[in-house]
Amino acid sequence: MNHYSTSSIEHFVVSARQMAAIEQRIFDLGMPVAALMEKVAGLITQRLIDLFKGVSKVGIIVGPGHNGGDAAVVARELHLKGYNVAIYRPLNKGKELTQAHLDYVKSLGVTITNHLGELESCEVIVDGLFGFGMTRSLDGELANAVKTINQWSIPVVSIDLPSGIHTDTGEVLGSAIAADYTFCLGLWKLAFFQDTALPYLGKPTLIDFGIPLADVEAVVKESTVVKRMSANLARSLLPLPRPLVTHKYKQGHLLIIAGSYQYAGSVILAGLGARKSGVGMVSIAAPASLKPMLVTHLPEALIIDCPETTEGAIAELPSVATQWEKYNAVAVGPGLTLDAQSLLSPILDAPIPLILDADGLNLLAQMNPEKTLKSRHQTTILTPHPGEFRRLFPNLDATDTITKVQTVAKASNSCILIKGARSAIAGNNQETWVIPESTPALARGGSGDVLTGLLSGLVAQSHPQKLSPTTITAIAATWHAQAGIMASQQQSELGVDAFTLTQYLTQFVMGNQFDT
Ligand SMILES: NC(=O)C1=CN([C@@H]2O[C@H](COP(=O)(O)OP(=O)(O)OC[C@H]3O[C@@H](n4cnc5c(N)ncnc54)[C@H](O)[C@@H]3O)[C@@H](O)[C@H]2O)[C@@H](O)CC1
Ligand SMILES: [K+]
Repeated sequence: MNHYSTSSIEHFVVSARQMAAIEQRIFDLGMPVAALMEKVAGLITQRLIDLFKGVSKVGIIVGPGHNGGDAAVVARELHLKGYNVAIYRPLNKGKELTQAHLDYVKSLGVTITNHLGELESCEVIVDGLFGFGMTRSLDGELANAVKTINQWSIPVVSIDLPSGIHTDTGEVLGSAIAADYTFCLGLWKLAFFQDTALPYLGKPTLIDFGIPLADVEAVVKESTVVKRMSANLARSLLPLPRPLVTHKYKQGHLLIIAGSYQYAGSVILAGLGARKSGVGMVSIAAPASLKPMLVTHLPEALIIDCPETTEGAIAELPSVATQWEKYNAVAVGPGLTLDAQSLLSPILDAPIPLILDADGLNLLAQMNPEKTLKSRHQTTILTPHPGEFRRLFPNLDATDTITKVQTVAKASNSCILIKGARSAIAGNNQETWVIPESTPALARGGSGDVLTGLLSGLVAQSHPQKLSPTTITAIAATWHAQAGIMASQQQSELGVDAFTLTQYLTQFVMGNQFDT
């Protein structure tokens, strides 16, 4: 572990297998299964009551496993508190504890039906069909029931996960409940950070029911841990500490190699992102004709004029741009175009951290990426969006983002960030981070260039590195996403152009209204 603390329950993200092992450990140490279910269901009940004031009729879907058991206890508690409760139980079989709860709830006079229609008059539906024990696809009657519930306009709260969502990959197994709220139990599951699951999760919150950290750490070893870079955690690590006595070159010197006549603005946006990272010095190698414009927008940067191709791309790098000892990191890519073909090979030999984005990645895609990356002796960070990722690794046999980054990071000895609604990052040491929030407002030209600059500026500063490149990348991705969220809250989604985004970066570090 690094010097910062990720040792709190909310920073762990587990697979179904890990969750089951943690649960088993707790049971083996003596916690009765029924007692734990009682505790969890009590917390779920209270959260439901707080969330839905004024509601009187609640429909509860009870599945065969312990997810259904939780739901049956919630049904009992709501009934005892005076709510009008109806239980829909589509499958007759069930685990012993679930069956026991159902028998008791029935004895209290609660309706248990296998006719979904009886829930249509409810004001809220609680989905306890399946949790992390779901293994097979939904089909037939069950799939039809899920589709019907999704068509109703009744708010749905899913217990643990929306039923039908794969706990690890976030895939829809046949069909899935589209929840309005999901109460994730105990520890965050991987599915919450997979783009495919997002339309089904509604508003996800964690119900912390007091799993001891020691039980989590006993199961989730450092090599397999997936961590969640919350806004608070990122903010606690920013700005990167500066000694009282220092000078600009001690605060990191970043070289950005970017731009073309066609994509002139991308260099400015990367430069502005780097500016906000607090890096000591920025040098920019760009086509010579862009210099007057760059000086206007980034007066603090050193501009290295590069000879141009007839199309206005960088034709070659002047020697000052390859004197690597001058720099602490080099960022390559925004707006280069594929005309800058010969550029990448010499840069790949740079004995300093290299950050590749955009056309830097597209150029790499033409040169056997895995082998090329493996031969580098210094940190390499790739920041593709899913399209760039596919071009780089077209034959990868993995469906979900988290597995993709982990697989490629290992095979290429690099750090990979796949950008999306939920971004994931893995390093060659298998350190993995997920980013819990973002905004579709960031899906706009230039937003990636800002991230490249921001990330590269952080990497240049963190030399000699106290934080791993993977952690730094996670911090940058969260910082970028949170600035986008802040900008969209204050300016609407329409206001989050890339330039405006750069103006919110400092605000995120200073602000305290985002407590996630
Ligand atoms: N992890 C924990 O510490 C706790 C877990 N609890 C609850 O327990 C849940 C996990 O319980 P389970 O392991 O019983 O799993 P589930 O409740 O998710 O259900 C698994 C059951 O469904 C069956 N099944 C799976 N796919 C099916 C399909 N497509 N069609 C029909 N049947 C199918 C399985 O054979 C199994 O019997 C959690 O999601 C959570 O709600 C809580 O009760 C208490 C604490
Ligand atoms: K569920």
